[in-house]
Amino acid sequence: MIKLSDTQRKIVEHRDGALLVIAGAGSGKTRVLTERVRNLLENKIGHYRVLALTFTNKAAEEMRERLSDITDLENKAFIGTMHSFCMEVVNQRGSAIGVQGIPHIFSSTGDLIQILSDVFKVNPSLQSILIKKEKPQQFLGQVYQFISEQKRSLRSPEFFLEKPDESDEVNLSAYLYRQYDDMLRAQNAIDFDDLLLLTYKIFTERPKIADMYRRLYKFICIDEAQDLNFAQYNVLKSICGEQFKNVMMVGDPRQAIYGFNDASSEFMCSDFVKDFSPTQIELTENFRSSRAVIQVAQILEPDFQMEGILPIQGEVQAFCCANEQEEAEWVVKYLEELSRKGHNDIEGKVSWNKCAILARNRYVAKQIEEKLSKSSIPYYIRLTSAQESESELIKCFELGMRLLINPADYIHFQQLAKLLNVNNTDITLHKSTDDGNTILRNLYDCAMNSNRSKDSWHNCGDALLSAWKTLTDDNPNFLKALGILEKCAESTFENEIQQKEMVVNDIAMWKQHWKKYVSTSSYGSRTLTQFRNQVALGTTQLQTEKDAVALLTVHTSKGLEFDVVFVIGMCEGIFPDYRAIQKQGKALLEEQHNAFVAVTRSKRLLYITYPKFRKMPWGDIRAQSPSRYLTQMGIPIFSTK
Ligand SMILES: Nc1ncnc2c1ncn2[C@@H]1O[C@H](COP(=O)(O)OP(=O)(O)OP(=O)(O)O)[C@@H](O)[C@H]1O
Repeated sequence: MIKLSDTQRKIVEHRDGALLVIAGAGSGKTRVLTERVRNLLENKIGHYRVLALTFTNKAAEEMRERLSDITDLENKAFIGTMHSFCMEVVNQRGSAIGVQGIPHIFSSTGDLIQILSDVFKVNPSLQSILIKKEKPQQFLGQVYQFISEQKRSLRSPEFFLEKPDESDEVNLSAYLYRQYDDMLRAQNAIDFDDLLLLTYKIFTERPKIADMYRRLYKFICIDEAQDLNFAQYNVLKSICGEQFKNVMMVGDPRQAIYGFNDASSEFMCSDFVKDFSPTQIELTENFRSSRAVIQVAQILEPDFQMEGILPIQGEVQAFCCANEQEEAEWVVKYLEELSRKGHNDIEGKVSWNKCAILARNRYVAKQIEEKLSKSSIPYYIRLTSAQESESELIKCFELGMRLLINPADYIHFQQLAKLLNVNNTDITLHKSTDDGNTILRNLYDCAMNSNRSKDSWHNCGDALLSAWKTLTDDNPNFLKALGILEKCAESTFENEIQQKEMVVNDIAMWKQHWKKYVSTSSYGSRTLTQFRNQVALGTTQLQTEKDAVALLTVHTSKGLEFDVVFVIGMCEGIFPDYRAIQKQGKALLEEQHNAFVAVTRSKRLLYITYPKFRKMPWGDIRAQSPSRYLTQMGIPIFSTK
């Protein structure tokens, strides 16, 4: 039986009615949430499922793992992100609001802006508007932002007028929203914002469906509720209707760091309280961090008052290095030393998986990534949630895979044609009535007539065709396809080591995606479409590695904990980010939350570093001053020289 404090037990044993748990970092939120789901599944009689919504796939995976001893867990609970849940609803009930079949997720912003650009291309009067713009690409980006904002505010295109008014920017954007959506649907596609918008429409326009879901899921539990945004909160409300109150929210307003995504802790702290009148419980013990870590965390967030604190002292130190290279070198050396010598505050060996390096954003992590790759330290990177193929061969394979399952996908058809050097006139040969294999065969023939045929791509083209042939939507022999490409890369790029390495790495990544998909889906139910959508949702991504140091951004570190944490690049302009410094107000407050999240990932030792001089993106070398958070925390700063 897992250990629980009295307050934690009260939460776990809570039955009917809404419940709000406000809890500090390391107070056991994840633990109570998981144990409550277990308690509901094991002790409450009746036929129902529990809907457990997590903020990340990693958190969902962790919860599933902790509950894996419950027989038939998959059929008793849905554990996943809000987006994954919405995908399931749209797949199962989308037809009620006119969504045909299983839609394909277009997740890259680049692809979506390309859709917008195509809207202009097919409409001559619109094209003249775009030509007049001084910076057309920037304009497209702005329109895309507008569309995304409308969707996140749950406003469908039907809200807007049908005719464009060139003189009125808002009206024009609204018109473009309709066109963009039509073009997306014509390609059987949806974007991420649609997942929430369509689910909301299903539940509000078809109340009987919402009612069915309420009967199916008797309890809803939501993790990291401080990061809910308007659309997510309203989707939740739309499932619940007027009567359903069995909703539990768990969160920490001090860890709200998704303001850029319209998230606000007000939905949890204020709207939820008003709409659901929940029982409120606070968790005020800290089971994670050493005294030294708690002390600096409390300086960053003075109202982070913890009753129980661990008896371990731990340490927090700051270091100033000459520049980013030396900063990276210093971190690598320090890690090696800790691993060799161990530390009194850490039981047993300081193994690599007990350590993490955190950066405010992915660019700051570049130097350290390079140094780690040259060291003997095993590491894994989680800097963004998306993973993309690097090699042209696997990029082509991936695009072809999209066409096989969705021949109407013109965006990725164009991208594949470009990669294969197929000229523009041949691109017009695309017919959405053709099946995927015919489209790919035609493209291949055109590519063979172009420059591609002269180089090593002749070989690759044949391999791609055979690989695609092994993939039918309902019986995809994915590993066989990758095997064909692996063989092709070995012979084709025998003397091009870098090319070969890129292909090998990409294949390893795709094998990993497939393995994960296979482990979470049942034999006979697997389809290529479902696989592709799961990849887009991030559920097939490798989350952690057994014995390796984690290199993370603050956002991807959320919910995780490590004995040893290094926070690098702690200077003004990076942490806090210069844009937040310019904006002040909410943006700056969120940076403080980011700093709080970063330091509270540490269980024992926390090392904060920054470079005295830094190369700016435009090439200048600039002197740096320590982050205001370092100064605020009052940690003495040592020089590494
Ligand atoms: N009652 C308890 N007794 C001992 N250890 C506990 C107890 N509750 C939680 N812990 C441990 O404390 C640590 C923090 O718990 P958990 O990750 O659930 O916190 P959290 O509130 O979700 O943190 P954060 O919001 O900062 O991610 C974990 O290592 C967990 O195993």
